[in-house]
Amino acid sequence: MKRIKLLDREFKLSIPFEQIDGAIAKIADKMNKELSDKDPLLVCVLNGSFMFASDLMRKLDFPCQISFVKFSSYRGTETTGNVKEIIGLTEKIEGRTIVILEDIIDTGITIQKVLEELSEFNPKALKVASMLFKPEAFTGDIEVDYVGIEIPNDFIVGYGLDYDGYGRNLPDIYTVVE
Ligand SMILES: O=P(O)(O)OC[C@H]1O[C@H](OP(=O)(O)OP(=O)(O)O)[C@H](O)[C@@H]1O
Ligand code: HPA
Repeated sequence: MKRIKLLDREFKLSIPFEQIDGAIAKIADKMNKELSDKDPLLVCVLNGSFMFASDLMRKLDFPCQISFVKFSSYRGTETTGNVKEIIGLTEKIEGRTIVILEDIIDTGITIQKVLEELSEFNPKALKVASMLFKPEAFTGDIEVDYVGIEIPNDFIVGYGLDYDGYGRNLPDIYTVVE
């Protein structure tokens, strides 16, 4: 199995791009059925979700818009448990169907914060799509409407996800070797 090194850590290939792409196609199919008459605003949570948002949006066949927010909580391989908003939204949220796009829901702290912030603006509906989901790490109580792939509770990089800023450019996903 292919191995790579980023900074001081070794990682092994765990999810090839073909599998990622297939999971995104399934999310897109579901959205094409459920959201085609909703004129949704996709809200991409930066940085990690840029690749997922870009690949997903190309597979959507209905009118939709996208905007970007940046929250951050991770340093190295650990969550700081403290989510801060860095870049806010400029689009009108009130009365609209909002679909939050995340690369990963891990502990769930970030998505909880994003949902809290966005619900303040009275959207018509607030939906969540995450490329990856770690059920063993998740401590939240929200429903994730669109999930790509459920993964074990190990630190991963690639396809937008980073280890201290590195590895986002990898097309496949790699798991840390302990
Ligand atoms: O469910 P959680 O435990 O909160 O983890 C998920 C969040 O962590 C990552 O963001 P990060 O804060 O690392 O910022 P980044 O996207 O800029 O890498 C990821 O993009 C999610 O937003
Ligand atoms: O496993 C992960 N890898 C990179 N970033 C993350 N943010 C939450 N979980 C992770």
